[in-house]
Amino acid sequence: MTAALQMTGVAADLGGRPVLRDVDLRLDAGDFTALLGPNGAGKTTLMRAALGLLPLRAGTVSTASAGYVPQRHEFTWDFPASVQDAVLSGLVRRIGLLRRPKVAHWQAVWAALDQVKLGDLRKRPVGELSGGQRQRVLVARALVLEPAVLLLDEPFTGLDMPAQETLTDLFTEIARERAVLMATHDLTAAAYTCDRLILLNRTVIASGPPADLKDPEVWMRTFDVGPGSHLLKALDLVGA
Ligand SMILES: Nc1ncnc2c1ncn2[C@@H]1O[C@H](COP(=O)(O)OP(=O)(O)OP(=O)(O)O)[C@@H](O)[C@H]1O
Repeated sequence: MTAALQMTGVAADLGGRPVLRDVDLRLDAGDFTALLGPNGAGKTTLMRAALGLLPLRAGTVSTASAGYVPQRHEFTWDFPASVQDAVLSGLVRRIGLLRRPKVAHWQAVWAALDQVKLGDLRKRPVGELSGGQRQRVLVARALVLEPAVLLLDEPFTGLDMPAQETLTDLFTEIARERAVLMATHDLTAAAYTCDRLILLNRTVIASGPPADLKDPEVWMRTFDVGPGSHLLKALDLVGA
């Protein structure tokens, strides 16, 4: 089976400083994978490299297509667009900036909105949506391209528990037919809900199903913490 995303020996720099080195990973359709690591570990950089937005110093990235949901603060919400216009903006490159969308483009937009369960709100101005609904608009905007892999950069930031749960169910559903990679700081939720975890700190320290990542040492190395860390207790990796 062709991987939805494969990175081999990837190294990338930012501002002349090395950020990623020797990154090897493979994502397949059917897997909901969490990308875990401390601030500055390179999670966003890895996603940008997967999207081809960053020159690689070494290695290769191969994907049929990737969709990206950026951290929410990177998106401007105070413009008077409707929900369906915001989703259509995900197709701009395919349609061409000055061309009019065709019926097939709108049908793809409505299908994506149905998938994130916002079909009823498609004419609503985006400024009137809740935080959780806005996040679902961004997911639809990425899904409209029918990507092989969906990349989610900290999708739960600033959202309440019910909104997080709705999104988690949605991501689980999307991962039935695509690969989903989610950068998150919520380690316990990731360990509970994701099929696989990738522990990243400039390189992949460990990866696999949560049940296979019980060695406290790999978590300590990833997060630069000692054996007394609350992190290990929260993950139930040290004896009580
Ligand atoms: N434009 C830039 N120029 C130089 N260094 C940068 C630039 N952008 C990010 N960095 C550095 O690259 C490293 C990786 O950043 P990145 O945003 O990928 O980490 P992250 O794992 O997503 O972090 P966080 O959890 O805080 O979002 C950090 O040390 C950061 O300071």
